[in-house]
Amino acid sequence: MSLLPFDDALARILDGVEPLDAEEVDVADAARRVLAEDIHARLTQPPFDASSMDGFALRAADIAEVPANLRLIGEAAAGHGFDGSVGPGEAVRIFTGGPVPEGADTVLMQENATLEAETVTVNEGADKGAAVRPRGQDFAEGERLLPAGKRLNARDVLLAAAANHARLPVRRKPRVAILATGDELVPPGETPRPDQIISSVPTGLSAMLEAAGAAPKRLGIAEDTRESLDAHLAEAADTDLLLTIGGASVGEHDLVREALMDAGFEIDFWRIAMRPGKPLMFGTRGETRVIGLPGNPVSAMVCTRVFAFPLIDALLGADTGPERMRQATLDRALEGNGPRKHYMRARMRIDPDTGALKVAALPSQDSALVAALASADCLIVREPHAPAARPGDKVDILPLDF
Ligand SMILES: Nc1nc2c(c(=O)[nH]1)N[C@H]1C(S)=C(S)[C@@H](COP(=O)(O)OP(=O)(O)OC[C@H]3O[C@@H](n4cnc5c(N)ncnc54)[C@H](O)[C@@H]3O)O[C@H]1N2
Ligand code: MOO
Repeated sequence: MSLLPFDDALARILDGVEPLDAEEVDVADAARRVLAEDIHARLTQPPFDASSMDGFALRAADIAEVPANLRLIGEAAAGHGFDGSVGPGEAVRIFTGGPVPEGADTVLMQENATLEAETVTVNEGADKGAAVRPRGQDFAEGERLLPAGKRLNARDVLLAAAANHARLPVRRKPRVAILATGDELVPPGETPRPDQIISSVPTGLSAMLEAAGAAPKRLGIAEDTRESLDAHLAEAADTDLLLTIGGASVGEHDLVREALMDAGFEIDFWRIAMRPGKPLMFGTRGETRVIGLPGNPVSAMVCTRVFAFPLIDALLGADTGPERMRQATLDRALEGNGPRKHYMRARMRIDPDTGALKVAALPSQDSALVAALASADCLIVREPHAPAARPGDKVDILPLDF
């Protein structure tokens, strides 16, 4: 049986994917969303030469020699500018954020002067322009501040708000339906029969999909009958991506593929050269894509990370580029790899002596072990037929970001 290589599988999943429509959201709700258009500054910041200190606005030439006495002629505070102009021998009391008045070119911090009645006695000099933030120092009106495709973080929404954007154009969240399948499954919180287990995967997938910027919807658990599968699949009509869990392997209960085809999906591929994740399936129905995930929880989560995340990024028009792989030094030997690309659960550490990033695979790589997955913090990525590796050898790792 020939298995599709990993890169081919990913390329086929991403083939022809276009970004979804844009929608406008309040800037306060825009964090973690992906920008649909470039964002330009709607004003100049700061809009005026602004003081960065509490002190006195004055002309640097007047304090070239100290001590010097200046005449106080007014006050400028944040939100309350001084209307007049500062002439030779004059000073204006100024506060942090206040507009530097016309004629003044410098702010002297108040610790370096004394004020008595209307007389400011300057005891220490200041360079011309000191404590003045020039107009436009942060950004200028019309300047491009954030590029389309950027996944916005808290600093980005701060910047957009500062540039006077109350709403931002972002991509609609991809709708992702999650369907568990199997007579052995009951939802968390219920009492399983002796031959049943808890359906944990939809919970994990929902959390990771939400963090990836999608809108997950759980369709419940379908029993291993065509009737039940068909009924549940009917609820996946209006989705961008359907993730089925389990029933993808070769057992006689593995009806999912058949049900998907009868529901109008064209199956593109089934079974890939990857571990965990060999029985992965992919298909399309119009603009809806389906990824049939293997039922083992680790397989389902890892396949979602390496296939569904790039697809979601493409639907969001997010500029992510290739996986941000890192390199680490092996702490523990690895056997030669088989014919499938292997994503091994592993833990990283910083070597306290050298500062080097070290990594060790967990002892068991069974794709059913959820406690081991939770204790891992990265995946060692091994290409098919990679030779045995010794402690000290370098390997690629993918830090777990879900
Ligand atoms: N003869 C063969 N048997 C198997 C093969 C094979 O190539 N030949 N592949 C194995 C591999 S690899 C995997 S992975 C599994 C995948 O099988 P399925 O995708 O058909 O998944 P199921 O059999 O339905 O379930 C596997 C395992 O996962 C549990 N499961 C399923 N759904 C959930 C859920 N929502 N939450 C938690 N756990 C779930 C299920 O109870 C099974 O224990 O097939 C191997 N077999
Ligand atoms: O490939 Mo299965 O997904 O190893 O456990």
